[in-house]
Amino acid sequence: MSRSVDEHVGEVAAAISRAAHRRTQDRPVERPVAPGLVGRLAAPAVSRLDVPGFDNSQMDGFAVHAADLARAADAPVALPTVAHVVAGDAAPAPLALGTVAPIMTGAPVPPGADAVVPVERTVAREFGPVGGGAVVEFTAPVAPGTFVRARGTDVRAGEAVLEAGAPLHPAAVGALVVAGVETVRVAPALRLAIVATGAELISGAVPDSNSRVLLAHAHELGLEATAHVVPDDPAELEALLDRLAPRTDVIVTTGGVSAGTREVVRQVLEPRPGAWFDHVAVQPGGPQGLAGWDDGDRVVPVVCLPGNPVSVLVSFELFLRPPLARAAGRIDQRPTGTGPLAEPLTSPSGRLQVRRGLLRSDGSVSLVGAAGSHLPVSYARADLLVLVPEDVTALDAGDIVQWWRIA
Ligand SMILES: Nc1nc2c(c(=O)[nH]1)N[C@H]1C(S)=C(S)[C@@H](COP(=O)(O)OP(=O)(O)OC[C@H]3O[C@@H](n4cnc5c(N)ncnc54)[C@H](O)[C@@H]3O)O[C@H]1N2
Ligand code: MOO
Repeated sequence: MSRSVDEHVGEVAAAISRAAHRRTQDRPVERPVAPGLVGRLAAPAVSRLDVPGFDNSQMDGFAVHAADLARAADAPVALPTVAHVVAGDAAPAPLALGTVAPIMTGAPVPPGADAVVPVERTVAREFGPVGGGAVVEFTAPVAPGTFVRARGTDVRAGEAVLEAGAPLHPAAVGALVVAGVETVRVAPALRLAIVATGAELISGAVPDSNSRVLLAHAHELGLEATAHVVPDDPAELEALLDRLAPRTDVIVTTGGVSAGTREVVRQVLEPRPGAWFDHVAVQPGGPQGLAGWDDGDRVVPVVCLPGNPVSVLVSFELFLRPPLARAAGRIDQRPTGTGPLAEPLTSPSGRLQVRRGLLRSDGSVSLVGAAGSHLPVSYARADLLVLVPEDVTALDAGDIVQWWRIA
């Protein structure tokens, strides 16, 4: 039976989420904390350091004893400076009562000082000589703790920086570095196998762009992926699936799912238990399949995309990218928005039409290329997918459309 887009989104997501869950049971891998770290933590990452590592100043100003400024509300209080303290100073001398230390942002607060007064809140707004010896006038009291970034307020040594399951995005890498964590245990990445089908790919009559596109997407998400090509030969496809299944979590095929005489994916997979092949109410990307390949131990989901290059790109965005991104600990939803169409369009009734577009500086949306699924160059020139709902068959210039930002 044919499916709505939402139904197929749900079915593919469920299959991938089961595969992803199964993969998290596999042995974690130890990875150095470095740019390029991806996936999710398999175990809590424990901080080796207090963050911040020492009490330090939030402002360029003067480290003071708050008690010394208590009377500044009545009349200015003048206090002598000691040597400047700058970021990178290891251990500043304790601050004697009745003195203030010029201090720069990030520099360690001297022992004894309990507040910082920004330089612009003093009368002369000057630091004086580096070695000290100036006199600074303060005109207001200051509460203890003001503009002091206290040691360990972000995380303390021994506490978890991030819990198991946390996504390793750029901020996580920064947090691990600042907490002195050098290696982490990472849940193993989902392993994708991409299988492009078609005699025309083997002969070279048509370059195999689909598997390159899917491989590039997989790499961008930090997934492990391999790409394979088979001709329209059921025995060859079966042999490949047998080889791939034991070392793969999700298989994605392209081509061979429509109504012709040489639909190798459909021929091999449709008879399998639980397999579904039919139309989804979307254009492009209508003919789709979802099946499983039993390796004797577990059933590996096989997501079967149609062969047309734009159908693959759109199907990936609608059905595959969201659950794969979730499994990889990435943001699963593309940025979305709405804007007025710059030109009219028509759309098939009863199907979500996905067109390619460009967001213009005035917020309007122009179309790139025609609706056909054989125009991958137009797709690559676009930065939006433009979504025309199932029940809409025509739109005028100025009508509001929803878009997903893809580039
Ligand atoms: N009688 C019908 N014919 C078709 C229907 C239908 O409902 N009834 N649906 C059409 C739609 S829509 C699509 S989409 C395609 C899907 O066909 P297949 O999945 O079987 O794909 P193929 O026939 O193998 O290839 C289609 C097209 O794409 C090119 N291709 C295939 N693989 C690659 C690749 N790896 N890289 C680049 N290009 C590739 C292939 O050469 C064909 O031109 O069916 C319609 N027909
Ligand atoms: O549904 Mo097909 O993907 O338009 O060419």
